[in-house]
Amino acid sequence: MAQKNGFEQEKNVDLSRKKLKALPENILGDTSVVQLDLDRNKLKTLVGIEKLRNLRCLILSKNEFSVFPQEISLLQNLEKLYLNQNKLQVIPEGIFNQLHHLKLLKLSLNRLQDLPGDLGQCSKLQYINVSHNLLKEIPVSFLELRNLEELYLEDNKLQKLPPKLFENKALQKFSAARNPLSEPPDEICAGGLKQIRSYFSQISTSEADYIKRVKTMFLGCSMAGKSTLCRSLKQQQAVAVELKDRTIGIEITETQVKDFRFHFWDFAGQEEYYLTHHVFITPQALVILVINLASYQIEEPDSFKKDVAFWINNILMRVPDSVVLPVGTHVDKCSSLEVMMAKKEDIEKRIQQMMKKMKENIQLRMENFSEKNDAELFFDQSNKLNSLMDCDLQVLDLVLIDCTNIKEIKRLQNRILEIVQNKEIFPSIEKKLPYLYKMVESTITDLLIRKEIPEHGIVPLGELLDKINENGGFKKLIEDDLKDILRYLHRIGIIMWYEEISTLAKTIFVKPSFLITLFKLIVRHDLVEQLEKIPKAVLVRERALEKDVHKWIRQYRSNAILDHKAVSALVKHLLQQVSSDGEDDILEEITGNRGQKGKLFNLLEHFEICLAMKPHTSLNPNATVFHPGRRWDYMDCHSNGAYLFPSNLRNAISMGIWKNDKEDDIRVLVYFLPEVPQGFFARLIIRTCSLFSPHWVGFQTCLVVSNSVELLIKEKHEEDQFMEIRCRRPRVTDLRFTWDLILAIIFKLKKLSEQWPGLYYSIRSPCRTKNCHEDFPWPDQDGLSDYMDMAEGEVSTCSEGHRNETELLFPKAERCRRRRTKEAWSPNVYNINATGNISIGTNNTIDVKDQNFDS
Ligand SMILES: Nc1nc2c(ncn2[C@@H]2O[C@H](COP(=O)(O)OP(=O)(O)OP(=O)(O)O)[C@@H](O)[C@H]2O)c(=O)[nH]1
Repeated sequence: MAQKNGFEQEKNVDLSRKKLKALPENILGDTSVVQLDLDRNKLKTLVGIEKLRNLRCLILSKNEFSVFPQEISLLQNLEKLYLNQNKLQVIPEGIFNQLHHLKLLKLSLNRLQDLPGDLGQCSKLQYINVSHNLLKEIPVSFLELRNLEELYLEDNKLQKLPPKLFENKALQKFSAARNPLSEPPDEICAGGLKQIRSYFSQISTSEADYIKRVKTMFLGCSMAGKSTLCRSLKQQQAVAVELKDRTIGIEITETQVKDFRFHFWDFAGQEEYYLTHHVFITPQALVILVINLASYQIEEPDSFKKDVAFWINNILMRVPDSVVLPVGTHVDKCSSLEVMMAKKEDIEKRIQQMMKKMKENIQLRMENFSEKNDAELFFDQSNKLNSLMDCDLQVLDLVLIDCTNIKEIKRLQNRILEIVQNKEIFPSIEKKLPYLYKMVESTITDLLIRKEIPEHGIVPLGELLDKINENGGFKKLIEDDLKDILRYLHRIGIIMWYEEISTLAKTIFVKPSFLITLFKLIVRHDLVEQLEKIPKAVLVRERALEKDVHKWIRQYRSNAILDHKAVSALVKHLLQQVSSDGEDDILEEITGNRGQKGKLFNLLEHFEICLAMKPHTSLNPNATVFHPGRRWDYMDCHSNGAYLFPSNLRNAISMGIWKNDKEDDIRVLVYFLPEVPQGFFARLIIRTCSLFSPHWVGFQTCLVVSNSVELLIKEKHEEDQFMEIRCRRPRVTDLRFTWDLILAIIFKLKKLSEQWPGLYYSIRSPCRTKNCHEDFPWPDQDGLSDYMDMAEGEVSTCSEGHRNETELLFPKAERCRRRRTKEAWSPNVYNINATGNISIGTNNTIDVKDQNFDS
């Protein structure tokens, strides 16, 4: 045994990814081992581990433990224990009271419902991660851990957090996201430790208020009867909605039923609006899926797809554990009772089949992975699939309704009440709030009624604070407390405050409906009509002529581009209609001026609805070309630029530049399950085009060019939903650069997909090496590191203060595991910093400093 200065030399042993089912005998005899890495093996037991009595760090992540290995209690020098991503259900008493030196405990991604009481005796514990388990309560033992600095509890079943936990001053990092919390409400928890501590301090010193609010989202196809239901439920009478009164964008209303405050969000059913819907589909809401039963056709499979499956899939991808109540309207228009009942039965049956099929698809993919020789390389994908398997989207029984009949509206209302009162379905609808929250909310409402805040509701943060302090009649509020309350109100949709957008950090939209009205100005099905309706007087103020309007319309129709002046005129016209006071200054704020972009565009860009055609960073220094149709030079448009709305494009790009696909093109395919979310492609394109110059965008296609390397991105809606990134097989000298470009797009895609937690995707690149027909499986989610390992690169992490930098080295060889070719190229270094910026250090440096990357 190695001796150093008379002491045994300490050893770190790496036995990760060895498919081990038992501990190797040779290692057990070596007491010099202080760190043992057994990550990604097939261990179920740890027989003999106690022999490694000097072990300080034991990594057992991603193994197959379903019973806690009791031998661990004998490792009394243990400081770090990683048991994440196993199948543990229980940890018995009598383990942790032996581990007096334990500082780190990672138990995430197991099936634990509780933790043993003796964990409290690990007085040195600084870090605990029990995310993605089944905890219903915070284990009391946590309250004894006075040195605990980091605690992660995401994705459990917690309803309450104990105030005492936050009295511990040592605690610096805490997260309990995605728990059904009511005390403090999860919208407060999302504000972080500071807001939680302030919440408990306010609760302890003043009265608390119990509030039952339900965000109710009405989704479904156009003309299904969403607005009719919304208005009838609110007005308690059968309201007939006229055809000209179609919903544009989203309409928000409020109504009180018994002790519940319902916030109705009526989403427009026309396709033009789908792009923005997902932004507002939020967790912990009741989704009412409205289906027009009269037009629903049993024999037409497309009818179910369009009226039901599409919506369920989109809800599932965005908020996987939603509660959906399908409501069948127009029953009075069904030819007979039998037809109506047959349709109900058909819809319910198909929903069940659809959910079953989805699980089967997931299962199949999981089996495919487990059968692979190198299954452990796909751990992250399997994990993602596992979490999708666990997701519990609840689709309730279909309710039939004739919206013209008030009795039936009342019956629906009772059914909704029944659902929201059911603790099994909505475990924590009642939220406990400090009294101050209620006071501030009602003061803001009051200020609006008394017109102390302008009708459009856009108010600077400082001014709002002053007005609340002048009018609130309670003790002086400090800015930090107001910010906490505004964050909460924003999260529940009462006001809107995008503090993450630097130009909007000091602007509060206290009337979300006005903000949505602004959106509606531009994202709407009848935009051309609206442009035609702009009065002459507004055009004159905008220094535009009628012939300019024709030009705007032409440009919009052919290229989905809106000139800045057109937007400005539309906003002016709107403000004239809704607001009587001081519109000029607010107009400039909204639409900008020569030097500044304006808040409306900050928002549209933040939500990736449009792409500013005037480049403003080094990312896109010469973005002079845009198609479809012909060469487009943004400078021709207007000195204030113009905006491209890719989702409004109807023509594919002319294939003149790309010509035809070729047999030996490099192809990267991205498969989506259950489908490509609405708006995903358009947003990916907006992100991608910010990297490349020049670019051409068309319907479901985008061509980008860099250093003469052409890359075509296509969305394909075939049976297998996928996207394709295609480029010409490059010359050897261009290989490295070409893959850099592809990887940059993959990074964009990976980041974007995080906004759809119920979405699964896999990336494959069919191998082009002679005699090899194997698809190269790309990792997704966090699996990039696996990929890098497999492809001869390496992954290293380093910390520099609070910035965590990850270096990903791109592969040296062609992506084929069976026959690695020798046409090697040297690895490139990708730096991704904490804000999500990537820079690729090659001779052809791409400096990716895209603000949208992490949004
Ligand atoms: N006879 C009958 N008519 C209904 C019923 N429900 C809705 N309607 C009518 O159907 C038409 C469309 O209803 P809306 O409520 O505007 O539909 P929507 O789903 O909001 O449509 P979008 O605004 O396009 O998304 C209106 O004329 C309603 O009066 C119903 O149960 N029976």
